Amino acid sequence: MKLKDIADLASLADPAAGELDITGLTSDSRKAKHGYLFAALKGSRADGSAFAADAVGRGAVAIIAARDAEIGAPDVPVIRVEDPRRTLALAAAAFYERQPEIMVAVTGTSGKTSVASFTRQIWADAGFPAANIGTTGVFSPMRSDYGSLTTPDPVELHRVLQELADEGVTHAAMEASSHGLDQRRLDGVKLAAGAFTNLGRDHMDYHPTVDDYLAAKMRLFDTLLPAGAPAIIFADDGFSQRAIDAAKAAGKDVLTVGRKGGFIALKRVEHERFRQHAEVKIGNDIYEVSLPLAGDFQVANALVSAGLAMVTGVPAAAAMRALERLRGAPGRLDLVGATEEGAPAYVDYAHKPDALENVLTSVRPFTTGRVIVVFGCGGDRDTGKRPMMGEIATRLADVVIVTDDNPRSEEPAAIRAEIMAAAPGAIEIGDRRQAIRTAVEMMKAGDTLIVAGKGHEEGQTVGDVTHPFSDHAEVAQALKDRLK
Ligand SMILES: CC(=O)N[C@H]1[C@@H](OP(=O)(O)OP(=O)(O)OC[C@H]2O[C@@H](n3ccc(=O)[nH]c3=O)[C@H](O)[C@@H]2O)O[C@H](CO)[C@@H](O)[C@@H]1O[C@H](C)C(=O)N[C@@H](C)C(=O)N[C@H](CCC(=O)O)C(=O)O
Ligand SMILES: Nc1ncnc2c1ncn2[C@@H]1O[C@H](COP(=O)(O)OP(=O)(O)OP(=O)(O)O)[C@@H](O)[C@H]1O
Ligand SMILES: N[C@H](CCC[C@H](N)C(=O)O)C(=O)O
Ligand SMILES: [Mg+2]
Repeated sequence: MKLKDIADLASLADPAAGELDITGLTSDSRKAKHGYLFAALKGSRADGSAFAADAVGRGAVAIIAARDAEIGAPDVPVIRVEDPRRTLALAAAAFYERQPEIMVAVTGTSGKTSVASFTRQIWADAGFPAANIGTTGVFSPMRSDYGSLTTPDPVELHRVLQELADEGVTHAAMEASSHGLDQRRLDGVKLAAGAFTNLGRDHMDYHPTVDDYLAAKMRLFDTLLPAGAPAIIFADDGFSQRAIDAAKAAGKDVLTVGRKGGFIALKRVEHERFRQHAEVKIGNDIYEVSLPLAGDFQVANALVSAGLAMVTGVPAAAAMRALERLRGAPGRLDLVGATEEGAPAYVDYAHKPDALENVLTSVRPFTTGRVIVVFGCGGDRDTGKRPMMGEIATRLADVVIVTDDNPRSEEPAAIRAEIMAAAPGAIEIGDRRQAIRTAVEMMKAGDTLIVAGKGHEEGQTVGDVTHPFSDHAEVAQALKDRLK
């Protein structure tokens, strides 16, 4: 593809550069190859400008850079732009031309993975070849790839979208993380609809204030979604009104779901152990839906997903029927098994205060004995959430075991100490495997165990090394060993 086909070359003096053949794009000089377009991005740790020469040395033939970036005098054309991240994303979208016909994105502090997965399942149920992309990877009729970032970098994202389109996927749901939105990773995705679940504390190490965090999320509505496109907004969150206002101000077709919802109104919910029965009103029709998932928050996620599916071609009745067959996303209030007396053990990805609060509150109604929770906090992430999660666990669970999550570069004992300081009476067991075993061994009839924080993750990162580790496998093994 020619350079002129993927970038605006207004800043270039020599129009002949437009004829350059571009064979790939990257913002990481180490990945540059012959014929590549390199984007020099200012990051959180490094300034990509410093690596322009490296990229050119490896074969890059043109560079995207900020107007004021100091990149020396490389012997290749330099496209100067206001917002290099956005320019890179738009170039990636032009380079990988094809995308599934109908793409939707969901943002919010919690529930993104669940909503993206549920939306895919509802579409699939209605007969559309569908995919979802996010924290747990890429799922489609032809693949189930384990993922790492919630919102992949734009080059990777557009490569995957083209592959999905070429596999015949027509509908795709993706997660829009605040990092992803802020770093323009989704700019260039042709979205048909967007959704908002909720806003709580997260990533306060990255976003200076809550307003800034909300503003990053609202880019989905004010910048990425085309005018008039549907914005499905969960109506019952503390930040719902601000999301509604932002989407309306941006000229979107705001459709609310939930108890206060206008598009899909939740009239009543009854909890059964692993199921919930909901009465839902859509237009003048009432639907009785038996949702095969535990947890109040899953009702919210199901309604947001149904909303997304309904504005992208699924009739209301079909969407409601599909909800009765939903499977939870991997590691989201994921029932691993039960003790011989029927006490359930769940793995859940709650790794932020609101999520932990929700999951512990959700299991209380069907727990006649004790709620036992095992959790820790990741290193190199927002430290402020540690005491908050200690306090929540102590308040809402009967037995609290504080263990390691992914310590990364931090001292594991120091992370635990910050949680323990706010969790009087908690048991501290650093070794996560041992912590899980201890919890499973203490389970009695009527108890519920929640192992929180790592969900679907398949490794534990200590220092720079990721060791194979799965909460699901550990809980399953410990349950099995109880029978010995
Ligand atoms: C803090 C953060 O979000 N960092 C992301 C960001 O990196 P960065 O721009 O800050 O990188 P940097 O290290 O400062 O380097 C600056 C530039 O120099 C380049 N470089 C660097 C070295 C070199 O030799 N050559 C070179 O060209 C880098 O490629 C980069 O372009 O852009 C990169 C490319 O898109 C991302 O891979 C990287 O994600 C890192 C790995 C990460 O851990 N991100 C997490 C925090 C994240 O994004 N999480 C969200 C939310 C999770 C949730 O759902 O809660 C997610 O969407 O997953
Ligand atoms: N709608 C919701 N409201 C509150 N908490 C939720 C909601 N949905 C999920 N959770 C909690 O958050 C955890 C993560 O859910 P999920 O993976 O769907 O969210 P996410 O937004 O994708 O999170 P992440 O940003 O970490 O990828 C769940 O395991 C559950 O504890
Ligand atoms: N996407 C999140 C995942 C956190 C998961 C938790 N297990 C942790 O390591 O803190 C992040 O990178 O901040
Ligand atoms: Mg996610």
